[in-house]
Amino acid sequence: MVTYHFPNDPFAILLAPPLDETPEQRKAREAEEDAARKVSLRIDEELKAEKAAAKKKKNGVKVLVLGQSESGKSTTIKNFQLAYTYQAWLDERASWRTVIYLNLIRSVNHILEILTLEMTNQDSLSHQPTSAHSPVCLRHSEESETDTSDGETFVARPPFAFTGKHKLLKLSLAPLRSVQKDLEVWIGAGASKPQDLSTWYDYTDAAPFAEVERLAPRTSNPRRPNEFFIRSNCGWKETLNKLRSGLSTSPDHLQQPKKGKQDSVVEILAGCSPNIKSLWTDEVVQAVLKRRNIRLEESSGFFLDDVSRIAARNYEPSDDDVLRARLRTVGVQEYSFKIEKGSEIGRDWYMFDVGGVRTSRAAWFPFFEDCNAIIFLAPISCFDETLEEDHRINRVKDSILLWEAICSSRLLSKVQFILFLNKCDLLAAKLTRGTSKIQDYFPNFASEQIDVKSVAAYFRDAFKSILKNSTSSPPRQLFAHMTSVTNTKTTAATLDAVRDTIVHNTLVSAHFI
Ligand SMILES: Nc1nc2c(ncn2[C@@H]2O[C@H](COP(=O)(O)OP(=O)(O)OP(=O)(O)O)[C@@H](O)[C@H]2O)c(=O)[nH]1
Ligand SMILES: [Mg+2]
Repeated sequence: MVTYHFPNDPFAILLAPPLDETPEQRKAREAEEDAARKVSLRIDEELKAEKAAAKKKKNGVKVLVLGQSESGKSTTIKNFQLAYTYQAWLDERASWRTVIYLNLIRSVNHILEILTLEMTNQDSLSHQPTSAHSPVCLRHSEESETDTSDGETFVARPPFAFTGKHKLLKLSLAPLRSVQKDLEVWIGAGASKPQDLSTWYDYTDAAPFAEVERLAPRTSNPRRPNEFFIRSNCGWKETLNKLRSGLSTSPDHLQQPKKGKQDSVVEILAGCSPNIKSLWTDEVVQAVLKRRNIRLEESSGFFLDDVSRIAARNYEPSDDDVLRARLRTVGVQEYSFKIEKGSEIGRDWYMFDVGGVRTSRAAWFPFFEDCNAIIFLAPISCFDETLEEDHRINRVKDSILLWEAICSSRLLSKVQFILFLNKCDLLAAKLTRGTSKIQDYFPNFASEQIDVKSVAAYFRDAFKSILKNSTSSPPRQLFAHMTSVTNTKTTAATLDAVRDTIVHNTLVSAHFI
C-alpha cells in the first residue's frame, strides 16, 4: 500500500487518489489524467494560435466594403481575389456552377411567368365581344393590362402573335420551376429574396447602425460578436464550401438534396437548353419584354446569352462567369489577402464583405471599430431604380443617405474613404437608350452634356460635399473612382491605385511616413 503525505494542502488532499487504490484503478486514473493533460495542452496551443492571429491581424490592413444591396461589393472582393489570391480563386471557381445554374433558371422562369400572364390576359381580352377584331387595349402603365376603371389613360397596342410554339415552350420548360426551388433550398439564405419592406407603414432606416452607435457607450469598445458574424455559416464563402462538398446549406437536414440531385439538375438543364435558347431568341417574347421595359440583359445574374455553353454537361465556370454570378451576401464575410507586389509585399489585408439590404445594415457597426479604410460602392446607373427590399425608395438617394451616415460616424472619423461610382457600363447603356431622364430624378442636375462623365461628376460632387460637411477633423480627402467592377481589366488598375492609397494612408496615420 502507498502512503501519501499532504502537508496542510487542502487541494492536494481533495485531489489525492484514494488510499486503498488498486493497481488497475491506478492505471485507469493515470490514463484519464493523461488524456486530460493532452486536452489542456491542445487548448493552450489553440489559445496561443488565436493570440498570434489577433496580433497579426492588428498589424494588418482592415478594409470594410460597404454599399447598398447589388451595389457590387462582393464583385469588388472577387476582383481582389482574382488579383491577389488567384489560387484561392481557382479552388473556389467550380463551386459557383450551382449559383450560375440558379441565376440562369431564374431568368427563364421569370420570362415564363410574364409570358403566362400576357397570354392569359390576351386570351381573356380576345373573348370579350368588343375586342374580337380590334387591337388589345392596354393601360399606359406597362404593368396593368386589364383594369378598365374610370380615369385611366388607355393606349391601343397590337396584340402579340402568340402561337402553339409558345404554349409548347411553356410546357417543356415547366420542370425548371421545381429545379429552381430545389436549388434555392440547396444554396440557402443567399438565394432567397430580401424581406419586402414596401408594405411597412413606416420607411425603414437607411443607416440603422447610426442608432446603434448613438446608443453605444462612448467609453466602451463596441465589441464584435465575433462568432456570430465572422463565422456565420450563411456567408457565401461557406455556401460555396458546402456546395463544393455536395452538402445542403439549409439548416434543415430534411431538406438535404438526395445523392445525384446535382446530376439531375445538369441533365434537366441540358435537355431544356435548345428550348431555353428558342424562348430567349423568340421575337414575340422579346417584344413582350420590351413592352414591359424589362431588360434582363442588364440585370444581375444574366446568363441567357450563354445558355448553350452553361447548359452543356461538361460546363466549367469561367472567371467572367463567376464575376457576373449573383449570390446575395447574408451576414458578414471575412477575406484575407497577402500583398504580393510593391513595397508593402507580405502585408496582410483583411476585407469584410457585408450584406447590403437595409435590414442587414445594423450588423455593420461592430466592424467600424478598428478598420483602416472603407470602399463604398454607389451604383450610379440606378438613378431611376428603386430598392428591391423597398420599392418606395430611389436607389441613388438611398446610397446618399447611407453615405451621409457613414461620413458622420464618430468611429469612422479617422478612416480613409474610397468611393466607387459603380456600374458605369450600365449607366452608359441607359443614357444611350435615353429612356430615362436624370433630371426627372435629380432636378439639380444642370449639365448640358448628359454622358457618363457628367453624371459621374455630378454624383461625385454630391458625395464629396457630404464628406466635406461631415464633422471630421482634419478634413478627409475623398478618392473617387468611376468603375464597372464586372470588367476585370479596368478594375485591376483601380485596385492597384486603391491598394496604394490605403497603404499610404494607413502608414501616415500610424506615423510611419
Ligand atoms: N454590368 C455590371 N454589373 C455589375 C457591376 N457591379 C456588380 N454587378 C453585378 O451586380 C450583381 C450584384 O453584385 P454583388 O457584388 O453581388 O452586389 P453586393 O453589393 O455584394 O450585394 P449584396 O450582397 O446583396 O449586398 C452581380 O450579378 C454583379 O455581377 C458593374 O459595374 N456592371
Ligand atoms: Mg454581396
